[in-house]
Amino acid sequence: MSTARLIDGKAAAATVLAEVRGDVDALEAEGIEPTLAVVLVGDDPASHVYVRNKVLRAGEVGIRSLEYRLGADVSADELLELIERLNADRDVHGILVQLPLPRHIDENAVLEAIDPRKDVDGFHSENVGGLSQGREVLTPCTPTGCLRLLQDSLGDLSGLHAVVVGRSNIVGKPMAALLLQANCSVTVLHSRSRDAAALCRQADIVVAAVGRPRMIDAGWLKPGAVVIDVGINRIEEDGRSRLVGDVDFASASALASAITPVPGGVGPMTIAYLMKNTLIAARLQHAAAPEAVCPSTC
Ligand SMILES: Nc1nc(=O)c2c([nH]1)NC[C@@H]1CN(c3ccc(C(=O)N[C@@H](CCC(=O)O)C(=O)O)cc3)C=[N+]21
Ligand SMILES: [Mg+2]
Repeated sequence: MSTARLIDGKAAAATVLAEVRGDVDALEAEGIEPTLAVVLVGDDPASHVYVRNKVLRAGEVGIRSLEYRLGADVSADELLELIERLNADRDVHGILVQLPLPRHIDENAVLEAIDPRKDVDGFHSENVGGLSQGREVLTPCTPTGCLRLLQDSLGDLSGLHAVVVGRSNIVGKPMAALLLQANCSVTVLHSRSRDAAALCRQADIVVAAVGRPRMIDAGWLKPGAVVIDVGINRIEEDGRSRLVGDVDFASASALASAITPVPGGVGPMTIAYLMKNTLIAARLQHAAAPEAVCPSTC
């Protein structure tokens, strides 16, 4: 029985981060210091770990990061005021509000308040719409990282059938849009899909983003499929806590031609693309200079 090639997300992330490092140096030579503001509300331990990793990674590639920690009981108005301040601050290029937010805060209202040009998560409706229209906009880090892993593995994706399992705004929907943009035939499966496994078995590419541990096994795969596992599920097993994906790795790797592990697959790429987006955002803000071309009458 054959075994799938492992897609090394850490190595791929290192490559992306090296590209970013070069871009940082180029911007600094122009007197611009790329800066990412990270906003963390409340005391969810997992969120603290993620934010710490983002700040560490930023430091490694020379991106300045600013951390804002707000208490779980902060009002929506206070959070929106902070975002307004960061929007207006010309020295801040990227704004990331770590999700999830406490229940009393309307997440969508907060994401919509971020200047779309500083929206390094790509969650603002203007960027969502732009992606859907095929415009060059900031795109969500996780699916953009997945697309890069796929292109590194397969080259041109044109004509391939990609199945995305999951339809979240953060991963599934933007993943489908990016794959369509890359000329795939795209199928999106979700909890109401009939015969999901049978549809998935037609896929050349499977992206699993459902949040259910080990849901996708060999029974969902065509031999030779390339499998990207976005899931990060912490489960108790044999008396200890471990991270597993949405894909049953042992089962799937017997049939797939290539597969991402968890951890060490998509996760590191998500952070690498956050850094890349911060650079894109910095370029966007310094390229435009609308006041130079637009008279006061416009
Ligand atoms: N506004 C916003 N944007 C986000 O992009 C965002 C967010 N909120 N909230 C939480 C999720 C989660 N997320 C991860 C990033 C990296 C890893 C990662 O590097 N994972 C490592 C393992 C980490 C571990 O050991 O726990 C890996 O897969 O190898 C995981 C998860 C970004 N998120
Ligand atoms: Mg993201």
